[in-house]
This record gives sequence, C-alpha cells and structure tokens, in this order.
Amino acid sequence: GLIETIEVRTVRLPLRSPFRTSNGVSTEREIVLVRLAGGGVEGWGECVAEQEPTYSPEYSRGAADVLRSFLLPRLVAADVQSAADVAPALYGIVGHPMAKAALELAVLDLELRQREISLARYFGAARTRIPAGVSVGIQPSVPALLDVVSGFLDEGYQRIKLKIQPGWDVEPVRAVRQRFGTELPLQVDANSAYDLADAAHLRRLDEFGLLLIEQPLHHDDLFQHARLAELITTPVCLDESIVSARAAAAAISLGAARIINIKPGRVGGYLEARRIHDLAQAHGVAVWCGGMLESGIGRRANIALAALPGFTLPGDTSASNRFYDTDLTAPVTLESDGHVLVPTGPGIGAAPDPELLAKFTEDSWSYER
Ligand SMILES: CSCC[C@@H](NC(=O)CCC(=O)O)C(=O)O
Ligand SMILES: [Mg+2]
Repeated sequence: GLIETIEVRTVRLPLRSPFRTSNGVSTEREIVLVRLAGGGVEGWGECVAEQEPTYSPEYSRGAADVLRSFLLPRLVAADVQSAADVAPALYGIVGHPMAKAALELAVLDLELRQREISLARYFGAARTRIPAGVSVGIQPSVPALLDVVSGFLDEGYQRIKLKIQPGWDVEPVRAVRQRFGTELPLQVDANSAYDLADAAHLRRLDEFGLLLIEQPLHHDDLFQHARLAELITTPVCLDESIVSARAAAAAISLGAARIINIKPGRVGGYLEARRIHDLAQAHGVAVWCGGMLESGIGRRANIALAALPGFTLPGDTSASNRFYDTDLTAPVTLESDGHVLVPTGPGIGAAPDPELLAKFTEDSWSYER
C-alpha cells in the first residue's frame, strides 16, 4: 500500500519574542508532526494544536494521543491509497480536526511526492507568489507597538493585523492609523474577547477603515455575530467559529461572516479548506489564509492553498523568521515586495532537516506495518 512506516513526533521551538493575544502569552511552540514513508519517499503533516487548549479544544499532547490511539489504527485498517480516503477513514471519530488534518496532510504530501506533483498544482492554484500579511501581538505599550509595526512594514509586509482585547483596542488602532496613515491595509483580531453587549464600544473602531474585525465574539455564537454585523460597519470575519464547510455555510447564510479566515488545521484538513474556499467564492465571500505559528511544513502548505483565486486578502503567511530563529525546514522567506513564493517542488516542497528535527524533538513514537 501507500504507507509503509508511520511516526508521530513532538517538537518544541522557541519563539523569537513572546506572542500575546487575548488568550494569553506564548514563548514557545510545541508541534506534533506526522511522518509517513512509502515507495522510497516520505510525507509530512503538521498538527497546529497549541500546547494548551486556549484557542480551541485541542492541545498538542491530546492530539498526539488521539493520533496514536484512534486515528492511526483507523487509517491503517482502511489501507488508504490517497488523501481523499483519509477523511472517510477517520469519519467515525468525532472532532479533533487538527489531529485529523495533520494526518491528511502527511498522506497528501506522500501521495504527491510519489506522483511528483506540487501541492499548488494539485489544488489548481494559479499564482506563483502571494502577498504576505503579518500578525502583531498585544504589546506592553503603544510606543512599543508602533516600533514593532514599523519593523514589519520595513520588511515589506503587505498587511498588518493587530491582536486586540478590552483595554487594548481603540487606542492602539488610532495610534497605528495616525503614524502609518489611512491607506495601510489594517485589521484586528479579538480571539473572542468581546460580547454582543460591547457592540457600542466596537462601533468606535468603524472610523479607522479596518479591512475586518476577526472573531470578536464567542466561537460558538454565529447568531450574535450576525447581530453585531448589523451594528458595526467594519466587516466581521470569523476564524474560530468556522470549524467545517458546514459551519461556513451556516455563517454565510446567517450573515455572521462577510469574510472568512481559512485555517486548514481548524477545519480538519486542506481538502475541507478548499471546499470552504469554493463555497465562499460561490457566495462572493472573500477568504484569506490564517496562521497557527506553523513550522515550514504547514507554512508552505498554507502558501500553496492561499494561491487559489478566492484568497483575495493577504493572509498570516509570513516568513519563518516572524516567529523562529531556526525553522525545522529551509526557512520561508519574504521577497523584497512583501510576497512569499508558492512552493514548486513535489508535495509540500520541503521537509524537516534531520539534525534540526533531532535538536528540537521532545519525543517520538513509530509504528511499522
Ligand atoms: C491564538 S494565537 C494563534 C491563532 C491566531 N493566529 C495568528 O494571529 C497568526 C499567527 C501566525 O502568523 O501564524 C489567530 O487567531 O488568528
Ligand atoms: Mg484569529
């Protein structure tokens, strides 16, 4: 069959600087990786679950366990021959989209390396380069924020996203507008820090001409987001709420999202992510590719996905050095015009360096068929 050996590995990468959101602050990234080998090639998948379940219910240790205990046995039993077989093989397991997505990506990478097809070509992506946006965490002060934003603009980033929360929203946004002007593509992300009762306060952001406000309210509340969308002019964009194409259809039909942040891990895989892209495009809803501080594995896969035509807004597809001094793979770099290149090699187009993998590995588990 397609898969001869399986490995689940947990690595830990230090962040270059603390990354603060309304969920809290991170200083390192624990990443669960899946490595499949077969037919003389290897396929890699990256699980985007964080160390603690503060973004969504999944967390890295739990993802490694659900992979070993339930997902891999089903994958092996189904003897999958292509990425299209993975979701059906795992359908009996409820939830755990990020763990499932890691497995699907590893099968997809393996399959495409064997067929010598790039991920972008597989997706039917036309572009060879895409504009990169960058996500800016909550800073200790407004002057510190302006320095961080200035640095990213000097690097060439095409869009700035500011993390906000109650007490850190209107003032930092106003300061960035005053310092960098009204033409700067600028958006905010609340990670569900507000409530519908904050609508009047959130309306104060309308004067700043933001591209969007991302996930202002509770991840489970499409209805309140639809109500909020009637009370503010800044377009509402959803992230955490969009856990599947089904959820995207509900959000679009309810008017809860005028824009959607697509994260393949959050929705269960790159194939589901493409379905959401197609659905949104059919409804005239813009999408962009979100980020989960991925290593070069998930980072490159995201860039290939973001080359699809419906990704009309810059995503959080920044260079590896936005978060990491050393990436597990060859680093993704930012071109001088603030774009990143769509990978052209077979599959994801890069693999972890064995020495770096060993250096950052916390533990690894393997399974021979
Ligand atoms: C809670 S921090 C991780 C999720 C966050 N991601 C980012 O802000 C982008 C991070 C990146 O550039 O990878 C989001 O809610 O969009
Ligand atoms: Mg977000």
